[in-house]
Amino acid sequence: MAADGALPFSVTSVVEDVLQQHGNNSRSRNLDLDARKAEEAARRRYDAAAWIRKIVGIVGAKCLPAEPSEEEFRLGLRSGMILCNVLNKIQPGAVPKVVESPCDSAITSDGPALSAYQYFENVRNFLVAVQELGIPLFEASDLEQGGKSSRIVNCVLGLKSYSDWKQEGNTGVWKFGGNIKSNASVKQIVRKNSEPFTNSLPRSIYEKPINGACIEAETNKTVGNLCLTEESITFIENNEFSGRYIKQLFSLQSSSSLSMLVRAILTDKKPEEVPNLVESVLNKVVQEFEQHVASKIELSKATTDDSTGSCDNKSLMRQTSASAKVDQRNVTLEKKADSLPDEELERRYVKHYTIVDQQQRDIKNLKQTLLTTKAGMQFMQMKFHEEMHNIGVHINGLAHAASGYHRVLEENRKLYNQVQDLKGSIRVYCRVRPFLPGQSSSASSVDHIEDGTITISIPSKNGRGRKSFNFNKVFGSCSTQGEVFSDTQPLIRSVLDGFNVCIFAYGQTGSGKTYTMTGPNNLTEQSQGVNYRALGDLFLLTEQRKDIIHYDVSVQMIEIYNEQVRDLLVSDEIRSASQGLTVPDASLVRVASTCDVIDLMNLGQKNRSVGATALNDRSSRSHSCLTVHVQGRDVASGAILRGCMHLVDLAGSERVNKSEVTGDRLKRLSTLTSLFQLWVMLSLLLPKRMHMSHTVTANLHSFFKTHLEGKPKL
Ligand SMILES: Nc1ncnc2c1ncn2[C@@H]1O[C@H](COP(=O)(O)OP(=O)(O)OP(=O)(O)O)[C@@H](O)[C@H]1O
Repeated sequence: MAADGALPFSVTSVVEDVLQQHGNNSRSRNLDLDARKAEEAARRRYDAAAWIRKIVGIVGAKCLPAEPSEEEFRLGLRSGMILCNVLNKIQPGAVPKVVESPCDSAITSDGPALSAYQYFENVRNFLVAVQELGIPLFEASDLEQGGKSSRIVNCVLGLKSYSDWKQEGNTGVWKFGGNIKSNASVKQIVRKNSEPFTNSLPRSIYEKPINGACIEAETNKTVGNLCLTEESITFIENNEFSGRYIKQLFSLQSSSSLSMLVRAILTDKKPEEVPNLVESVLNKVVQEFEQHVASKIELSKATTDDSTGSCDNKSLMRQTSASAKVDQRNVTLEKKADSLPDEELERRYVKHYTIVDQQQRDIKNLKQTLLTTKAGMQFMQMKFHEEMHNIGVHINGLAHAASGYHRVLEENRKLYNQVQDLKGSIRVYCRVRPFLPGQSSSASSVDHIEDGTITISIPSKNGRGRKSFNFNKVFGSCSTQGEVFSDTQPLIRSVLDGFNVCIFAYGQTGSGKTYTMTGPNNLTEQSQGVNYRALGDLFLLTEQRKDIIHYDVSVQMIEIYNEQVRDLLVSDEIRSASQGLTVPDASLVRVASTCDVIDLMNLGQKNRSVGATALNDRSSRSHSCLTVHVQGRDVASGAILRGCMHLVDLAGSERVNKSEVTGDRLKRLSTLTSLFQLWVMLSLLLPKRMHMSHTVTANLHSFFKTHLEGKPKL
């Protein structure tokens, strides 16, 4: 027995030795006792099984036979399901969630072990709940290995007692043993009153209530009734008490076991079979032992009262039990308590209790923090979903607005071009060049200018005559480059909207065509001509629209000279080797800014054929054309827009005799520079086109044909 180890001598061996000396066969006695214990254990097991089947029904307890063997009992309860259901029947909600598992697999002894989840969920939950009720516990491992079913039985019977106690209408705190009434399930060991020896044995102190202890002795008047003592002992065995309580309870066990042992052995003995000597020895041993135990209990009582004050003994034992689970090292230390003085034990116990108490408070705080954190997380999740929902709504709104914006943009584009068309798809402006330095202003033939009308004084036989000409607008000699461009500017936007635009400069040599289209030699920001300003606007608009439409801009520059079309953006070698080219083959150079275009224009100007004339040392005898190709891709829809702008500087249209050009050059001038040619070109744009056989006209025709078809603006 465990208690023997805690005592300075082995009580059992003393008794057996005494009995052996008197010819008793201790072996047969032990066997008899073992059989009786086995019988008692089986009967308790049957009681436990019957009670379970009664509580959960035969179906609910189908895994548990009515009279199970120890193994059947263990396997039937192995899944923990029945135990949880039983507990929930007598204490609803004690185990909130019971993991269901197939019964058959649970009762197959050689079958696969239950899953860890089932094992720990059910059995652990059951044990936790049972511990709360103060019912004797067993180890979870008891269900996994044989030979430990007695603890499970005790637990079940403890539950039964608790159930009975509740059914009697009791409330408050249930104390194991303290509320139990003896019943038929507890076998009483009754000795014969006639036997002198047992009469003379001192009555066990544990058959009296122990004041302040959670285990109370049964006060049944039946002599030798060990019911409560045995349950108490079992309770002690099944719980992990430590230190002082372990010793105290082991002492109880030893003492009661000693009484039981002695009584059991001597029950059927006749007085003459027990010599006086043996009787006195046994009396002495029992007395000594009980005194020893009594002193231990007194000591522990005093310690308990001092250290815990109002603390309930039961809760103290529970806390001690909990502390043993929490800190195994402390248990080990307690086992060494024998060798320590009481003050030291007391100090250690208080310290241990304080630590456990602190740990319990910490755990409580942690649980609270966990709950708070969980609540915080749930709140944040909720807010997150709300925010996501709001963002989704906003994105939908934006998408809707964006599609509306594109519709409006398209509408605006159409309306804008309609306005441009209403202004006239072909517009003609007149600009009067100021007198050059050294020229007399009195020689001006301009009589007056009024809006779109210019009146010219014409010398005639009858004095000075007048003749008026109408234009879209007439710019006087004081007009600036900016004013001239302002009327052309709206057309630049049309190019980006996918329309073709052509800007011509037509006039006599030295009338200011190049000045208007490009600017003077010393170019400044103010003196920049239409070409530069148009390109500047073009790139400005592409930059402003880049989030909506992505534009690619490319440039071509050609010259029509001496019946040939030449590419001005290729090197001199290529130009000189070429005998002319068709316009689609002209170099198309991609540009990204106005500067790129200006560089190309400079190259083109350098390559352009220039011949000095009497009227203008920069006068050219060729037509030059700068073509800007624009391709836009709508970022949202992917739609492609294509437009182009021709900036044309025609050769001078002056009369040949004034230009002092003779011979070959005269011939060229007479064929190239006539108002008739311009009319021919413009006629290409008219519905009723004329077929011209002249070579130059044919070249111009082929050049502008592709670009001026559709809805051009000129
Ligand atoms: N509006 C103006 N203000 C001041 N000077 C001007 C203006 N227009 C032209 N000029 C000057 O007149 C001269 C001739 O102009 P420009 O070269 O532009 O004539 P053009 O018509 O292009 O001649 P060509 O037919 O030979 O090319 C230049 O010196 C130019 O600077």
